Amino acid sequence: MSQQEKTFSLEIREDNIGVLTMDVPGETMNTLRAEFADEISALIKDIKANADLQGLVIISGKKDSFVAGADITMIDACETAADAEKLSLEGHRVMGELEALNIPVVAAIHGPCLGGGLELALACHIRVCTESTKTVLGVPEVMLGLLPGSGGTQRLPRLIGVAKSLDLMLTGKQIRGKQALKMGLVDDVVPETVLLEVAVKLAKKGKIQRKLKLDLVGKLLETNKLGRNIMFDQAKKQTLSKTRGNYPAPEAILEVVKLGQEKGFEAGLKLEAKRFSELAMTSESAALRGIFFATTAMKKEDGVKGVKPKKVKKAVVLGGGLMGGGIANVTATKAKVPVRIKDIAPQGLLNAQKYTYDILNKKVKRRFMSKSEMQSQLAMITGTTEYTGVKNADIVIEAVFEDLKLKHQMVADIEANCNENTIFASNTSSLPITQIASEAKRPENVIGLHYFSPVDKMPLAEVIVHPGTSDQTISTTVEFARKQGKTPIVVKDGAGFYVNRILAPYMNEAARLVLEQEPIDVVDKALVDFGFPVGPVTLLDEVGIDVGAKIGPILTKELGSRFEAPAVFDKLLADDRKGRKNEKGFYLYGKKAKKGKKQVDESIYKLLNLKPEAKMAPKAIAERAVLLMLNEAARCLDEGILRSARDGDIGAIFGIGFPPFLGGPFHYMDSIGIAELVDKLERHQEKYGERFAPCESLKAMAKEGKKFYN
Ligand SMILES: C[C@H](O)CC(=O)SCCNC(=O)CCNC(=O)[C@H](O)C(C)(C)COP(=O)(O)OP(=O)(O)OC[C@H]1O[C@@H](n2cnc3c(N)ncnc32)[C@H](O)[C@@H]1OP(=O)(O)O
Repeated sequence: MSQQEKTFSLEIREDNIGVLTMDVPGETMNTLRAEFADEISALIKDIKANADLQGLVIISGKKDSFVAGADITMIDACETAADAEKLSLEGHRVMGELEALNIPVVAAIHGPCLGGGLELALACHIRVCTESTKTVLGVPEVMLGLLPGSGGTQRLPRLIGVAKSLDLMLTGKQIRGKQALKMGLVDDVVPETVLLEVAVKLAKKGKIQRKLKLDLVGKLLETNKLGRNIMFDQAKKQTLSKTRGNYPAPEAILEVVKLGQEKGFEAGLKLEAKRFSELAMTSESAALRGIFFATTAMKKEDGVKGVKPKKVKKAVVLGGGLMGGGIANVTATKAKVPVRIKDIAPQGLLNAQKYTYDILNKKVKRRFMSKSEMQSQLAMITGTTEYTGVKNADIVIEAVFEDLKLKHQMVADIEANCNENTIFASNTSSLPITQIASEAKRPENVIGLHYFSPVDKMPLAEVIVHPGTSDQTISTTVEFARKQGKTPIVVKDGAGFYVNRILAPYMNEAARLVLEQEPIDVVDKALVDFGFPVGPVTLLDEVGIDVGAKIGPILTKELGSRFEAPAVFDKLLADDRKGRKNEKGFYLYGKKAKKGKKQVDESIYKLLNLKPEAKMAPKAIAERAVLLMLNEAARCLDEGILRSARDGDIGAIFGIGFPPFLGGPFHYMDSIGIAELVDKLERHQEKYGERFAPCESLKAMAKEGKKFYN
């Protein structure tokens, strides 16, 4: 291997501190690969042989990345559990050799330090990280359906305690330097400019004699077997209530951490490698890894191949409602682009600005953000009731009432008050973009940019293209959405676009099940057990029954009778049931609701003349609703609404929480088998009606034995 191809280089400084720099050639980020093991082992041998060496600092040669974990493609390439177990055991060996060094070893961390990267740092004797926002630490393996497989399940609890470790391992959350210091994960947090200097000083100071610091509850629960049993039982209960048994990794994490606490470090490591290898072979992990690969690929794609996006320097949001406030928020705080909100009423502007104030204020209170940082972000959001200060806007996003006439007026206003290049992006959730653009003087600048509520949390944005939208507009809008922290998917214009189009038949079917006397909470639970974050009836309450009632007829008119909603909306709206927003829907809200308990508003059964009784198996309930979603997703791909099955999977997972462990609707259809799926749809068609008729593309695929993914 030539000098340049090496990942690790060891420099011995004059003060006899060795600096081991990791820099994987040709990659933007450092990741750990099996082939590095021998290279590190050889270096460790050299280090041991050097009697003059006083200490060692491990640092990254990359600009803004320490180590982002084990290389996920390497885990993906494992064909058998034995392959994966070997990876884990090799990791154990190398980390063990590092930890056993007599001289103090310091990890100098700047940039992501995740998964195997953090496990490497844990095997060091001392950790120092930068205070930069680029530095994040965590063990996100659970998001890939895995567990920390390089000793993390054993070293982390011994350093910071079991409860805090379980929180990190079970959620996969990433924390910043100051939080890491507070929890004892690192020993110091410093500015980037002095990282190496401080690390060297720490190495000279010598190893730290550590004693696990626990608070009173920690002492009660973690230092004796009985307490630990209570803690693990509780954690298991909470985990199962979240995963519903659909995700094997969290349970395995609990098992391995517990065993390590009871039977010791070595026994813990042994089980860690075993469970890691088993998890790597599960369909759940394969699906979750697929999501990582898909989203990474999507980060790099231009909205239109070869068309470079223009830089957005100023944005305008029309409408200061909940959506407008959220869009302004991500524009200022994530994209770091100044944004001007235009509303007809000063109160609207205040509400929209308050949206961001409330979010930032929470961060300040938790000390995640300084007051001055908050002030400077708030200063980026200004307001106007006239069209002043909008002339040089690069993009205008409208979030006004769903009314075509009003939208036409907005297009005309922007064409009159902005410049000829200003993009007009509509956040409509139901009106076709072609119709919004129909009276535009510059239809090439008109596009859809559909966000999901709450905007600051939901990761998806649909970028909707009508036949006249220019490539430049598409490319710039896609990049802008990405800067706002969204994963954008480009979809062709059509009623409901993609996400609402697949959601509508699913929600309608849930409503039909309720009308067939299945209890509301039983229907919701069946779909939550299937893997959705909330049930469809709850979702309808959240979205608004009035909103649902509006979208239904538009979809039926444009796409056909299979979208017809059951005749229930008129009765609900006549009874002023809009859902959570007016605290009157399928469930109880406000004063009527018991704290912490979700309860069906039983009066709805009387209103709809129902005598609920659970008759169907939960699996059959879920199947009925989900089959319609799958069939519609296949249609969207066939009609070119979607550019790819991958976009359809990511759109459904990020937009409506389609169960990630199933990999998205297209992945799931492949795993069922297309022929089997068609068969299921036909059986449902016979029993429940034409809306279940499998679409032509699925039938053709079944005949030809095709799949969505190869
Ligand atoms: C045995 C161990 O316990 C098992 C493990 O460690 S499993 C791995 C655990 N680590 C993770 O899950 C982290 C995965 N990575 C990430 O979340 C994000 O990449 C990140 C937060 C580190 C950085 O995000 P961002 O700055 O947006 O950069 P992003 O575009 O995602 O990544 C940059 C490049 O690094 C690659 N990369 C990042 N982490 C990787 C990993 N763990 N494996 C393989 N490639 C990785 C990406 O594929 C991308 O490659 P490309 O430039 O060739 O397309």
